[in-house]
Amino acid sequence: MTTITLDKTKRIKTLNHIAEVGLAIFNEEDYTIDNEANDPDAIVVRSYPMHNMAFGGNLKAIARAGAGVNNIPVDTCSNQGIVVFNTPGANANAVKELVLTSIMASSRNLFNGVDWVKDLKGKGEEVPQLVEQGKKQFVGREAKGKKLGVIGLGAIGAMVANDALNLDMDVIGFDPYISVDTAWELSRNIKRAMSLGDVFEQADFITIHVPLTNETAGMLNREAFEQMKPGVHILNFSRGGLVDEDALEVALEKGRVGKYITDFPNDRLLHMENAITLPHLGASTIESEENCARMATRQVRDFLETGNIKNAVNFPNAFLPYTGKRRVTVFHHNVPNMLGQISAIISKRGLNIAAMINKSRGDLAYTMIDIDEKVNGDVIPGMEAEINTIEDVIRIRTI
Ligand SMILES: NC(=O)c1ccc[n+]([C@@H]2O[C@H](COP(=O)([O-])OP(=O)(O)OC[C@H]3O[C@@H](n4cnc5c(N)ncnc54)[C@H](O)[C@@H]3O)[C@@H](O)[C@H]2O)c1
Ligand SMILES: O=C(O)CC[C@@H](O)C(=O)O
Repeated sequence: MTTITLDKTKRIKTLNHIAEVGLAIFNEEDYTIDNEANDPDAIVVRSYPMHNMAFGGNLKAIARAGAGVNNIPVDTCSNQGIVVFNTPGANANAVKELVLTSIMASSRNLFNGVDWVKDLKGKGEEVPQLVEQGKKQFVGREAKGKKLGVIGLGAIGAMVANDALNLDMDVIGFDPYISVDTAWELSRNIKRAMSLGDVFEQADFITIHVPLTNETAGMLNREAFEQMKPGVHILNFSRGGLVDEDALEVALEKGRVGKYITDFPNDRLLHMENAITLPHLGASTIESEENCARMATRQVRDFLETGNIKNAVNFPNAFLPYTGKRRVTVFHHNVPNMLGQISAIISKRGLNIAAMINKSRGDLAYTMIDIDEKVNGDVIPGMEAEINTIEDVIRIRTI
């Protein structure tokens, strides 16, 4: 259990390039961007691997300027009362555009064709004729009329599915956990797969848009490849770990999988013929980097200044209008009578509670309590210490 009282100047550390428009949200009077800080108030990150990092007692938030949080030790953060944010949907359009581009580029053999033409360098005036002679090896197929299977209909998958219809593709989607909001966004012309097998058996192109978790790791494995239509093109712009690469290698060799297009290269994939590897470019557009940075930094700033939580992946979202009064924020486990115990400790100091909110998410919960009148600052340390003695309190912060 840790007790923290907010400093005047908050330090923010970045572990990857974060767009300037986002960092500018941390106003200079109250924040310092300090990438050398040992124990910052918050970290803003993209894909930097954080699993081996130790977190200081001052760290309150980690914001992932992006969607996937598999580079962050989320459980460790939860146990330390560190909120992990991401930026849902902020880079979805960028990924969607690259997925659709890759469907076209792979089915038209664009990547191989471009490489082949480059090799004609130095052939002088023969080049045009060599091109006409050689182009037959790159004859492709059109996307129109082909079936696209979309696994995971979240921010990216739903956009890909909807826009593929505009390319005259048939679309079948699978997502057993689809959110109500996303379901409303989906065209009714998208067919609903009742199982992964439905997608595997029917699709000419399969694109996967799920997070990498214990459940989804290796989702595309030998059994999956064996159910697929021979020559299927697979697009993986989500995470490398979703695909069993031993099985993929065999499937590519046998032509079971025609092409594997991924944003997550490794040395092994570079040796596989018909594996097309891009340098993790899905979210690399100016627009997307700015959207993600803005959303991430706004969420961090709001949390540090008001305690309100939006788009956390470990703690519940919680919003209580901030009036500038003293606010006690408590991270705790989701157990009975927590509110009663916390409010008793506040009340016995003669402090009146003006507003409160308590939200839970699985085993975790978060409580914010506003105190009505001016509080003598001397009361805070004792009150925090006493709240910290409650079993199941993880962390307390008074703003
Ligand atoms: N290449 C890139 O630059 C890039 C950019 C953004 C996101 N990503 C990756 O793409 C993933 C998806 O991003 P998003 O913004 O669409 O996330 P999202 O959270 O909006 O959508 C994920 C969807 O996957 C579904 N899902 C979860 N488990 C599933 C399962 N077992 N079977 C089927 N569906 C399942 C969820 O219900 C949800 O609808 C991210 O987690 C990240 O790893 C990559
Ligand atoms: O930050 C990036 O460039 C990649 C982001 C992407 O992998 C994500 O999960 O949002």
